Amino acid sequence: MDTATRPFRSVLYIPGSKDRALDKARTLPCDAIIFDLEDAVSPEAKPQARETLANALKQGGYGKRSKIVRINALTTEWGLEDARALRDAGADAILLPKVNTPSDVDNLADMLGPDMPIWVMMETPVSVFNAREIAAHAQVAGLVAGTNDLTKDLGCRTRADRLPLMTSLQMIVMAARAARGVVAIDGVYNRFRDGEGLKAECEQGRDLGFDGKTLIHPAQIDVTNTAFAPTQSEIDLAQRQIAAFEESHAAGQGVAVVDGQIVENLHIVAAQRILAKAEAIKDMAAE
Ligand SMILES: CC(C)(COP(=O)(O)OP(=O)(O)OC[C@H]1O[C@@H](n2cnc3c(N)ncnc32)[C@H](O)[C@@H]1OP(=O)(O)O)[C@@H](O)C(=O)NCCC(=O)NCCSC(=O)C[C@H](O)C(=O)O
Ligand SMILES: [Mg+2]
Repeated sequence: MDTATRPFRSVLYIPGSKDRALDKARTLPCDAIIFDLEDAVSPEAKPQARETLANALKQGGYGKRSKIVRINALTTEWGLEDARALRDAGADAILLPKVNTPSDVDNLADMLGPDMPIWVMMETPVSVFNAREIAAHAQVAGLVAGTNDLTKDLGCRTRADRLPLMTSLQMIVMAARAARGVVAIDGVYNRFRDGEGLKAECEQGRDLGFDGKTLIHPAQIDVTNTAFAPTQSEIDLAQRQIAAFEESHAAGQGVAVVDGQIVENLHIVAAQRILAKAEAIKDMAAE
């Protein structure tokens, strides 16, 4: 699941038990959906939610949005049955919560077979220490920061600047990038009616290198899509850098200068990535 070909700016959690929300998601402008059987569903509702979700996925209608199913941990009474019931329902990936080590991923991979991509909730201190090995697992295609569980387990304060979580967030992004091709998604912003606070947290996550942010409410989608998309001035600069570099190259030069700044081969790679992302977003919007 390469972010150059598939955007993951807005990744909306939807409780697998809520018919209305499952239906509404078919029209929401999010890039991906996490259909949740874990924390958003009460223990007594879990068996029914499993069935409701499998039916919704089989019915389809989610368009180009990536469909990711979060099952319960395999150490719970529900996890194994979730995996069995959902593995052939048409999801693009299965998301495993409360992972600590790569062997937790192995257990799920054994059960799903080699063709189903696995995403991992990074939400325990042990998982953060093992981030590199987890991301390097052959079947892992995405890491999702579980900032609520991390905050609980670290015993840290919730701060607007997320300073107590910074090491964990950076280790998650580094692990995804070291593994190459692994998507990195930031945690949720709990105050879902606070658009300004969400915008600031999206911009922080984007600046750290995340591909997108997990969301809990549809009202959070537009702000997030804007924050994680390249701006028009970034696109213009990327185009000018590529044109200037090609011109310099044709003249036998190894570098170019644009807006007073040097442009080398590595800047061209970054510029091409910006243009590919802009194209992928345009493609996502075209139904
Ligand atoms: C947070 C909510 C409980 C709020 O629900 P509600 O008060 O019903 O919201 P609204 O009345 O404003 O809803 C307006 C309409 O939007 C639909 N809706 C609401 N939420 C969603 C959603 N997530 N996806 C799709 N559609 C949604 C409502 O159905 C209304 O529709 P309509 O009636 O047609 O107008 C609620 O938003 C919610 O349950 N959110 C998801 C919570 C969740 O998934 N939590 C678990 C994931 S977060 C997590 O686990 C963190 C992680 O593990 C960690 O450790 O950090
Ligand atoms: Mg969690």
